[in-house]
Formats: sequence, C-alpha cells, structure tokens
Amino acid sequence: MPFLPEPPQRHGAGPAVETAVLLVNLGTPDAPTAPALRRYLAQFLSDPRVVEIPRLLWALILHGIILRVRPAKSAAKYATVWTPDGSPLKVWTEKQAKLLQGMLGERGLRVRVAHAMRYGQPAIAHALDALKRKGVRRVLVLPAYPQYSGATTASVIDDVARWALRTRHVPELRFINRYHDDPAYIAALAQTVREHWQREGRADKLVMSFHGMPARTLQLGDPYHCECLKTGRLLAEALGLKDGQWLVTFQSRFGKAKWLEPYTEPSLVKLAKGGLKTVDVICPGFAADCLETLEEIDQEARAAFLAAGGQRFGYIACLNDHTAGMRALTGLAQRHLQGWPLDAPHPDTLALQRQRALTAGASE
Ligand SMILES: C=CC1=C(C)c2cc3[nH]c(cc4nc(cc5[nH]c(cc1n2)c(C)c5CCC(=O)O)C(CCC(=O)O)=C4C)c(C)c3C=C
Ligand SMILES: [Fe+2]
Ligand SMILES: [Fe+2]
Repeated sequence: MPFLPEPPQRHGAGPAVETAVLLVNLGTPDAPTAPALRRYLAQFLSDPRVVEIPRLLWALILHGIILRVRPAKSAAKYATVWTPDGSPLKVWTEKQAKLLQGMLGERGLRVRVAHAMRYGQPAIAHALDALKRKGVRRVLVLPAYPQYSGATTASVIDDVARWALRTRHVPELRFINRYHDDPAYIAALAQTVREHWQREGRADKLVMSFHGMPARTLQLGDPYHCECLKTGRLLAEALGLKDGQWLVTFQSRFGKAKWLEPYTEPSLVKLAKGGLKTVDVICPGFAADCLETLEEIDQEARAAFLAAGGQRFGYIACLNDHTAGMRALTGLAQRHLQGWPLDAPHPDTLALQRQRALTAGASE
C-alpha cells in the first residue's frame, strides 16, 4: 500500500511520539561570502512582510541596486562574527533546539523538537515534511521572537500556511505569537544583566536595544513597538531601575524611511556627548546573538560610543543557551502544549490503522 503514509516512528518500547515543537528563527546566510549573502538577502528582502512597498517598484530597487551593492558589504560584516561552526544565529538555534528537547523530556513531555529558519536552511517546509515522515500529528510552532511583528512572527505563520496549502493531511497546528511579557523570560533577562554587573560592574545606564521597524508599521497597527516598550518597562522593574537609569532604543535601520525611534547608535553618541561615561547594552528582542547584536552593537555601536567620549561599554549577551532563558522557552512551550494528550495515540493514527486494516482486507 504505497499510497498510505508510514505509521509514527517509535522510540524504544513506549508509544510513538506524535507531537513536535518547531523552533523557528530568522535564518542566516550559509557562508560569509557575497554569493551566499545575495541568495539570503534575495529571499529575505523579497518577503512582502519585510518590505511593505509596491512589488514592482521594490523589485526594481532590490534587483537593480540593493542586491548589487549590499551582499559584499554584509558579507564582510558577517566574516567578523563567523564561528568555526558557522553563523552564530545558526549555532545558537541548533543548540537551543537540543536543550529544549532535553528540558521538555525532563518534564515528562513526550515531544520531538526540531528547528527551522524562515529564510535559508533548514527551511520550514523541509522541517515540517521531515516531522510528518516521522509520524508527527501535532506541531507547536515557536517563533524565536519575543515581540510579535508582521515582519517576523506573521511571516513564519505565512510560511507554515504555504506548506499546509500543498499538504494533504495537515497536522494540528498551534503558534506562539509572543512572549514579550512572560515572567520567566523577563526574569532570565534580568539575571543576565545582574550576572554582567557582578562580573564587570554596573554602568551609569542600561540601554535596551530592539531591532527596528519602519515607523509607519506602528500606525498600521503592528503591536511590535508597544511590546518592545512593555518588555523594557518590565525588565527595568525587575532590576529596580529608576527613570533615567534605562532607555529603550531601536537598531538596524534599513533604507531612508523613518523607523521607530530613538535610534540606538545616535542615542549612544548623544549620551556620550552629554557626559555619560559608562553604558551597558542588552538586546532583549533577539533570542540569540547574531550579526545584529555581535557586529552592529558590540562592534559598531561600541566604537561610536567610545569615539564620542564614553569610557566603558558593556555588551550583555543574548539569552542564547543560558539555563534561565532555556527554562523560559521550556515553560512557554509546556503551557502551549496543554490540552494535547501527549500519551494517547492520536485519532489520526487510529484512523490510519483502521484504513490500513480495511485496505489490507479488501486486497486479500
Ligand atoms: C528591510 C527591512 C528589515 C526589517 C523590517 C527587519 C525586521 C526585523 N529583523 C529582525 C531580526 C533580524 N534581522 C537580521 C538581519 C537583517 N535584517 C534586515 C532587514 C530588516 N529586518 C537585513 C537586510 C538583515 C541582514 C543583514 C544585513 O545585510 O544587514 C538578523 C540577523 C541574521 C543573522 O544572520 O545574523 C536578525 C535576527 C527582527 C526581530 C525584525 C523585526 C522586528
Ligand atoms: Fe532584520
Ligand atoms: Fe544591521
């Protein structure tokens, strides 16, 4: 019966694992080279969720200008943060998926954890096909974006939906849209700040830098800006910071349009010129260190702050594989798995068994 899908794969003697958590991050180029960057940027910047201007006009700008100039410039930046195992974003995301698998298992949750990238590899469709081949009937999609935005979270949902459009038997699907105010996430961030203070001493101000978005997305109803501000306020509260001791800023502006303000690097320069000597910078919107944090903040923004008269710049790493951060992701997944009976055979498996039995009977 070649037309019937394979039954779920078994782990040892126990019943089959039919539920999966798919951890999804943005994606990253395969190599710090101009050709790899061109492929990556072409896919990323062609996504209408990312650049919301008329398609034809954008195609002309993207292919006529941006993809001719930016790949080589970006490749040189990636080269400065590349590791022997590849791009930092890839390395951390793989590690997070492994740790999440272990921590969910320790809590007795029978799930399979996989990871995927919205752009580049492993593609979401590829990961979902692989999970289906293993007999997975339910997928909890966990985009690694604490704050919801159309450009990131919704784009992951689009891609899963595109896969579903061409899939006959779609598994049950759930999405985690945000965790910007999750107490365990806020506590994990606060812990990394305190650990940094213990090691390096406490700076005069804590700057919380989030990835930017075009300013008009706020008017169009994107909740991203509000969620960043809430994360910032909750983190400041958790650390007992008073007004003036912390600041939310937005980084990674792209193009000439107005983006969410205040901008990170100009703010740091203004602070230094105004007499601020020491600053700590954290990037709470990035689940893992990547080009935007390691190069743009820890290298470029640091240099700009010091050149403007600042004396000490403390970069606080993203949650990466920090135990507190991984516990937060584990708790988040656990809550969103509730109501899925992980130990009982899925009705689709039972239906498939009946279908197999029927077809076997008919052909005898
Ligand atoms: C063109 C517009 C862009 C929007 C809108 C945007 C939103 C956005 N991005 C992230 C997270 C990441 N972005 C990263 C890199 C990156 N971002 C853009 C552009 C937009 N991002 C570009 C062109 C690039 C590539 C690098 C470059 O050429 O400058 C990354 C890092 C990826 C890596 O490989 O390390 C992350 C992560 C969020 C969260 C967001 C909206 C909220
Ligand atoms: Fe980005
Ligand atoms: Fe950047």
